Amino acid sequence: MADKIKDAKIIFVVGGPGSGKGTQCEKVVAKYGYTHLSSGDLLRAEVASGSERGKQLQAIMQKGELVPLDTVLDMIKDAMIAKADVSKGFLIDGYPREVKQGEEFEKKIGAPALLLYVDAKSETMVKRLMKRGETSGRADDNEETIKKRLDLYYKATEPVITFYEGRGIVRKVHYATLGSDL
Ligand SMILES: Nc1nc2c(ncn2[C@@H]2O[C@H](COP(=O)(O)OP(=O)(O)OP(=O)(O)O)[C@@H](O)[C@H]2O)c(=O)[nH]1
Ligand SMILES: Nc1ccn([C@H]2C[C@H](O)[C@@H](COP(=O)(O)OP(=O)(O)O)O2)c(=O)n1
Ligand SMILES: [Mg+2]
Repeated sequence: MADKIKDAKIIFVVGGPGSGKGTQCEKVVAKYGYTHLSSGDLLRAEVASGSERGKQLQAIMQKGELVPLDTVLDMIKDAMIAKADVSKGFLIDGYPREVKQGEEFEKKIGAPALLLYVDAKSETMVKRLMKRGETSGRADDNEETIKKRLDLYYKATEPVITFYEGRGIVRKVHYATLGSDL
């Protein structure tokens, strides 16, 4: 089964919480027709299913922590296999969150062709998430959890960008490039 995705084109999309990863992925999908897989969305779908595993995931995400590596990786892999026949390539949004996640992905699935780094200032991210929290219904869009997610991003996820910069595959997108208002 995994053979189906062995040669798939893979783009990692990395950035802080609320940096606009999902928003940028929608633009790439509209322009290039890639398949967008948000690891956070896959996890939230499991929570919404009401399964026992979903309940455990919910508790972890509400605290702003990372769920076990194998759980996310298996979900991404299954989602990729399900779309393999119709997909030109995959945008893996919100993954890897730590260097180890990237290494495991490469062992089990394959190497990324590109890492899209969505950059935003921490004040901007906090402001957007507080605003989004008014309507998103996300258990982690509250002041306390946002702070934890940001801390974890700087501690665990920024090193991922440095790691892939070493391979020369990082492309940065930020609000100035986008002509955005924030
Ligand atoms: N003003 C402005 N708002 C933006 C921009 N990009 C995203 N947003 C808003 O910021 C919020 C977060 O954007 P998302 O695309 O959900 O960000 P994300 O990185 O996927 O966030 P997580 O799902 O928390 O990982 C949303 O409410 C977006 O509408 C931008 O360029 N300018
Ligand atoms: N690879 C991943 C992706 C998401 N998670 C968990 C932890 C994250 O705070 C939540 C939500 O992820 P999502 O990418 O939607 O949101 P943020 O980037 O945190 O704003 O899911 C994880 O543990 N491991
Ligand atoms: Mg998102």
